[in-house]
Parts: sequence; structure tokens; C-alpha cells
Amino acid sequence: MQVFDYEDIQLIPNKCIVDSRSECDTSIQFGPKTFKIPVVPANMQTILDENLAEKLAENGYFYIMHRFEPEKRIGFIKHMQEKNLFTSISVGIKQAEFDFIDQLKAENLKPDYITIDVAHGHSDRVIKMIKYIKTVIPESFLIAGNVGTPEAVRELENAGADATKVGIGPGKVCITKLKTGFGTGGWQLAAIRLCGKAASKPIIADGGVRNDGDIAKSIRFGASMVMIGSLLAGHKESPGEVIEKDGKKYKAYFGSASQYQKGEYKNVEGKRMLVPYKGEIQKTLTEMQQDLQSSISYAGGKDLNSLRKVDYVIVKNSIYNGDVY
Ligand SMILES: NC(=O)C1=CN([C@@H]2O[C@H](COP(=O)(O)OP(=O)(O)OC[C@H]3O[C@@H](n4cnc5c(N)ncnc54)[C@H](OP(=O)(O)O)[C@@H]3O)[C@@H](O)[C@H]2O)C=CC1
Ligand SMILES: Nc1nc2c(ncn2[C@@H]2O[C@H](COP(=O)(O)O)[C@@H](O)[C@H]2O)c(=O)[nH]1
Repeated sequence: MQVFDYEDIQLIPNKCIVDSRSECDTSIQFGPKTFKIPVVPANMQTILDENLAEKLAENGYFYIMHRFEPEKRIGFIKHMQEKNLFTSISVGIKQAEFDFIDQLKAENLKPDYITIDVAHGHSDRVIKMIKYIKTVIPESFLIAGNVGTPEAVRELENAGADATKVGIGPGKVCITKLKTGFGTGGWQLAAIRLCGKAASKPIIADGGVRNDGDIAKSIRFGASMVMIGSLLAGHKESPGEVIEKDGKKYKAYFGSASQYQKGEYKNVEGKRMLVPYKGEIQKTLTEMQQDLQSSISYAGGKDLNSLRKVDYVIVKNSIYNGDVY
């Protein structure tokens, strides 16, 4: 099996067909809606809260609300619907989450998107939840994850998932690889390629993106959407207070399976780090869009599809020579 990660790949340019990068269209249809860029902030408590979700929805970006304050979800859905904004929430797989699906049904609330968010998505419990949601609220576009193999993608799709989320352990605050020996950490882009080839529905590349160019690479290897944590952490709108240390400003970013999320040190597979404060998130999202427009122009096209077939070379761990900024 050929394995590589983001830093090992360079895409090969084709002849340009636009006069300006502004002509390049970065929009993506994902499920029932179309978004400005194929990027979604990670559904984690230090990445997004209700206010940021609202801002993203208002401005044409995809979001997936996290599931770590379960009691807020019904109110959040109602609030977004009152504002005519799309609704996108996460669920787990414990019994209380089946009851939550029943509650949604009883209140006639049909989120536009539901994401099943667990560490090891290739399991009978996840398949049971997929089938349950698809029976009770078939109108919702259902994303299931996380997985790291073509077999898992196929099995979750066959169970009824409308999209799958790929990435076990490549995240910046993940320690799954170290704690368990398993995952796609270190070869996430190759895993996206394998899963993308097996998929008959969209996949979300989740974790390991360290530079804007990695978004184009994810699309090249089969992703429809790219989930990003660390690059979108540390903004003014990110949940949490600004922390001052040695005269510099930071915000905290911690794993959903860290002790900081769980409130206890049990089955910990995540850590906490401080991310330099970055100001407004819109600036980062705009830069991502501009960089992606540039990527499309290098691909020799006018939209994201042009990225999907570009040639590439594997330059194992060498592209950062003299190139870090
Ligand atoms: N993308 C990634 O690489 C990873 C992401 N995460 C994130 O951390 C959060 C917490 O995830 P998770 O622990 O699944 O959620 P939960 O704590 O809600 O656990 C869900 C259920 O699955 C069980 N479970 C968890 N892990 C496993 C496993 N490896 N094998 C069998 N059963 C398991 C849990 O039981 P019990 O705890 O008793 O085993 C629990 O009953 C999620 O947001 C997830 O996305 C976590 C790790 C890896
Ligand atoms: N192994 C773990 N993975 C986690 C945890 N919390 C979140 N995540 C995953 O990381 C990505 C974000 O990755 P990044 O490289 O962009 O920062 C996120 O979407 C989850 O899939 C965790 O505690 N352990």
C-alpha cells in the first residue's frame, strides 16, 4: 500500500484558463445546501459555539455544532429555525441519544444535518444509530464517523449514512496513535485516497490539515468537505477566554477525548494546547478561499472539480526544505 501524508505531496500545475483567480469558484454542494468553501470547523467545544455557528450559517459557511452541551441542542435548533438558518447538530450513540432523536421527532424538529460523532465509527452501535435516525428522521442528511478504512465507509453507507467522516488520530490534539497504536495519523491523506475510492457518497476529510494547500490536496484525493480544528482555533470568536502568557495572547484548544473535555482522566485520547490568538475568523476563512482559488487556477480549471484529477508527485518529507513560514 502506498502511504503518504499532506506534506509528502505536491500537485502538478496545468495551463491556466482564467484571467484572475477571482474567477475561480470554490463553492461546494454538500447535502441539501451549497457553501462558499469546502471547509467545516471541527465539531469541538474549543472550536465552535452557538454564536459562531450562527455567524457561519449567516455567511454561507457549513458548520456542525458539537454535542458536548446536549441540553442546549433543542433550543439551538429552534433559535436557528426562527432566523431561517440551516441546522446542523452532532449526536453520540449512548441510550440518551436515541431518546434525543425521539424528542426531536416528538417536537417535529428535523435538523438539516445530523452528524454521528464517535471515536471508532466502524461499529454495530454506530450502524444501529444510523438506521434509527434514518427511520425516525429520514429528512436529515446524515453524516457518520469517524472511520479510517474503505470497509468502514462502505458499511456505514450501506447502513444509510449520506456521508462519512474519515480520520482516526491525525488531529493536532490527538494522541490516539500514541495511546493505542492505531489510526491514520501520519498517512491521513493516503487514507482519504483509499476511502474516497471506495465511497459512493461524499466523504469529509477530518484532521491533519496544517496549511491551506492541504484543502486542495484533500479534494484531489477524494474529499468533498474538509474538517479543520487547529487552523480554525484561537480566533476572537473561538469559545474561551484569551490567555496572556509572557506578553503573548493565546486561546486554549483541547481534544474532545481529553481530560479537559471529559472532566476525568479515563480513556484519554486527546491533549490540550495553547494556540496563538489570531483575531477575526473571517480573515482566516477569506484567506482559505483565496488560496483555494489560486489552487484551482494552478489546476487549470475554474472550479473545485478541476482539482480532482490533477497529477501529483510524492516528495517524501522534503517540501518544507527552507519553506517554513
Ligand atoms: N477522530 C479521532 O481520531 C478521534 C476523535 N475522538 C473524539 O472524541 C469524542 C469522544 O468520542 P467517544 O469516546 O467515541 O464518545 P463517547 O464518550 O460518547 O463514547 C461513545 C460510546 O462508545 C464507546 N466507545 C468509545 N470508544 C470506543 C472504542 N474504541 N471501542 C468501543 N467502544 C468505544 C464508549 O464507551 P466507553 O467509553 O465505556 O468505552 C461509549 O459508550 C468524539 O467527539 C470523537 O470524535 C476521540 C478519539 C479519536
Ligand atoms: N484522537 C483524537 N482526535 C480528536 C480529539 N478531539 C478531536 N479530534 C479530532 O481532531 C480533528 C481536528 O484535527 P486538526 O488537525 O484539524 O486539529 C477533529 O475534527 C476530530 O476528528 C481527541 O481528543 N482525540
